[in-house]
Amino acid sequence: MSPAAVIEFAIPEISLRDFDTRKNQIAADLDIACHGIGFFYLVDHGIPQELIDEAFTLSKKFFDEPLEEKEKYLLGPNNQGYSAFGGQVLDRKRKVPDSKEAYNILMLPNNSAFESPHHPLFREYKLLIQRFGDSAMDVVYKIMRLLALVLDVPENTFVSLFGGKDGSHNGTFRALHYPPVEEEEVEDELENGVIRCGAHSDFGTLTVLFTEPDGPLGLQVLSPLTNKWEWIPSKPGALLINISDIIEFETRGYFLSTLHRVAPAPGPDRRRRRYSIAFFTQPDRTTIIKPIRGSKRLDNFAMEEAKRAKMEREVKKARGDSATFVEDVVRRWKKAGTENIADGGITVQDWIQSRVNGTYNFA
Ligand SMILES: O=C(O)CCC(=O)C(=O)O
Ligand SMILES: [Fe+2]
Repeated sequence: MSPAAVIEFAIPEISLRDFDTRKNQIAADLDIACHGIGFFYLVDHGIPQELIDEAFTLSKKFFDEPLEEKEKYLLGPNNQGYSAFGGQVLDRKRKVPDSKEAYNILMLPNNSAFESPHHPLFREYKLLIQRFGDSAMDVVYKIMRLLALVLDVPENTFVSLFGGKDGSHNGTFRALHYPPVEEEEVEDELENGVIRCGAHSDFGTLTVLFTEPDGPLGLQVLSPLTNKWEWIPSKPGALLINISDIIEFETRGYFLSTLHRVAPAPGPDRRRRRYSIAFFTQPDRTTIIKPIRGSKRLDNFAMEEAKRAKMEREVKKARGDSATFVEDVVRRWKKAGTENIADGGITVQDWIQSRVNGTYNFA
């Protein structure tokens, strides 16, 4: 039996209980989760369930609005507002439009205002969205401090990415709605690869995903352990957190920004509507992101990776394909239109914009 066949896929569960006294233990758990899969459930996170419920109520209210009302706030190159069905093509390989609708709101860290005009419902519930965003950021900052602890670099290494001058790319609140899949559509989805939300990795640093506790199946990750698309069910009381591209880049692939997608669920779940809320975290636009220096853990990893890559290259050469994992990561970054990659660094603005421009078909 090959080793892969005996690896069981499971998303690790991490608890923030007794945070101050269990920091090292939690960091060790995070190391396994973020180096191994890039996704984990977070429990004892401290975000009140009522707040999450209220955000879902607001999201459903918005998606129930007539299409012409929603379309008054269509998402443009600034990545804010309403993205209608088919408006986004996240799967760059297969170029199949997503059958979902979504609404993005960029948060300002000083809570003073939304950056763009928004639908009246979101304006009315601005305080709720801000409270929601603030509590998600609190969790994200805690995780980022622990990730720094794992790497043995200054505790504020990741958090300080958020302290720049511009102060406007702090978090994006994104409400998502996937309507039920029709029976004949399922056949079509399976045959033609139409998917609810195409395979992608997230652009920012960390993403917090909120799903309804009894919500239908939908999310899948391409597991680095089994190399298969694996379902990730909602877990009552747990948030789902994933490493995103900026942290993968900064750690030279040590923490994984794993591909994921939303697929039609098997069985009766496919007839159920799915709502989710993703909270993306992006540093200020002017922040330069570049690989972290001074971490023995990362240097060791890079060295091991280089050795492994060399071997892999030999094997691949024999098979007539020369790209290695590390080369793939670098190639992915370069291909995304990041001409301004200088001294191994790129601004958040250039990175995020290249990803946004690459995944939407703007009218
Ligand atoms: O709706 C979901 O469960 C996932 C959404 C997602 O991955 C995204 O918007 O980046
Ligand atoms: Fe995502």
